Amino acid sequence: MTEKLSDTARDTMLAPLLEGGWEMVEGRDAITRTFKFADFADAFGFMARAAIWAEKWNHHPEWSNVYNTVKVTLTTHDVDGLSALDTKLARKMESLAS
Ligand SMILES: C[C@H](O)[C@H](O)[C@H]1CNC2=NC(N)=NC(=O)C2=N1
Repeated sequence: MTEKLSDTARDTMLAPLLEGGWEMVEGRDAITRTFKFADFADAFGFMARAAIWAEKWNHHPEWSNVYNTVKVTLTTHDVDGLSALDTKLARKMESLAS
């Protein structure tokens, strides 16, 4: 069962992401990050790899792509806020983009 992140989990799981380049979305319990790549092929390759994990975990990003840029927003629609699935997918995206 997915639950909203507790205050403790926000300290342990969310804070490192916010220190590492993710930001809270104004007015929403959601995080966002813009990833830049060398070109469209790299950006789309990242999206393809991330999509496989998103589908495996049944947890899907809100995202957009323009050429070499992918803007990602993560939140859990089922709980109307951030859950551990968002921090898990954010960490996966970090490793896929690096
Ligand atoms: C029915 C299905 O399990 C749900 O709609 C899943 C699909 N992907 C999802 N993705 C995200 N980001 N949040 C959700 O709550 C969510 N729920």
